[in-house]
Amino acid sequence: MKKIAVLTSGGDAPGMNAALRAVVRAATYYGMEVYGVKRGFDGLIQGDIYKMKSYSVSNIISLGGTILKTARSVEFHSKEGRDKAFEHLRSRDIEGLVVIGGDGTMNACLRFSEAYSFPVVGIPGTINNDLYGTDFTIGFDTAVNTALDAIDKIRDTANSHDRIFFVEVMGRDAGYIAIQTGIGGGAELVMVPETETSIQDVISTLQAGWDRSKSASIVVTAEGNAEGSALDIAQKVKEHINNKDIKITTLGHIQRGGAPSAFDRILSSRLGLAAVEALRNGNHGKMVGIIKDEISYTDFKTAIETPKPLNEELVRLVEILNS
Ligand SMILES: Nc1ncnc2c1ncn2[C@@H]1O[C@H](COP(=O)(O)OP(=O)(O)O)[C@@H](O)[C@H]1O
Ligand SMILES: O=P(O)(O)OC[C@H]1O[C@](O)(COP(=O)(O)O)[C@@H](O)[C@@H]1O
Repeated sequence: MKKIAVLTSGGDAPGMNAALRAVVRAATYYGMEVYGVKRGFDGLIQGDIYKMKSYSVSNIISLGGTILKTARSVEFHSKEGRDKAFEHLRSRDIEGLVVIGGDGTMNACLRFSEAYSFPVVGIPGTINNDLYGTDFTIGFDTAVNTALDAIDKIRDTANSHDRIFFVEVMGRDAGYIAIQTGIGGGAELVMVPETETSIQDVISTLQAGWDRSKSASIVVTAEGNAEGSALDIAQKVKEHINNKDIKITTLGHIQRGGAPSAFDRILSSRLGLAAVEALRNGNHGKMVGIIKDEISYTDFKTAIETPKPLNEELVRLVEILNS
């Protein structure tokens, strides 16, 4: 394989630049030409493709975001869009594609690689960590550390004022960020999309804490949990508790930005090299990952269709350690 292309897609995640750097450097090492595609699948559809050299990725290992930019492409959902994208690759004699993104992106890779018999390798890049086939996705560790830094600060003010804080972290369908942030931040309770926690459960947990003379409480809520946003939950709790000061913080997109952690830089570098080597070896139609510290390859269908349940031990840990 002499020419490959690389793009970032879906939500950005800290470490995507480190992965891009690894892809470009590894391909260059193996004597391949590398093309960068701007703005995810939108750029592929529009032919926004440029040649990258080793120096194109100088000094980006520590940068958050993605220098290629990313997009949630509506047009790639249509056959016309995907046809155009394929034509741009074909007309440039590009023989393989590396795509860095989350579960939606892996779904797109599956459809595209099957429809055009085109060699594609995926790299899991999402702060959500919700992809089967890898223990960790790029950006998750950094996002957890960012959220944890915020929780530590919130705890200071929560303690000073004897307040209850509901802190919302990202995770539309997955509670990984919430559970790890909750453990690391010593939260009283974590509310995740995967398990149901009723308002009565929230009140009972808070009450049990006050009965043990706790003065401040932090509840971490994942954005996709069944009781709604942190604001919704706080309002419902306020209907039952009127002798406590209740505050809400939504961390939002600060979790997606910033310099990647050491863990994410190393993960990204390993996955970038693995992706290029997979393409070279004809091991495509797969997402690369790391399981138990070993490089793994999971076909796109399995990666997107297999649920990645929360580690029950972590869920139990929150319950036991808040007591
Ligand atoms: N079923 C699909 N068919 C074609 N393209 C898809 C499909 N699902 C997702 N995509 C493309 O992948 C992009 C990224 O997916 P999205 O779910 O937005 O983010 P992520 O990859 O971070 O989960 C979408 O914006 C769309 O362009
Ligand atoms: O920034 P956007 O496009 O509004 O998306 C927000 C969503 O993106 C995420 O940060 C990451 O999700 P994806 O990696 O699946 O794109 C979610 O946790 C959040 O719900």
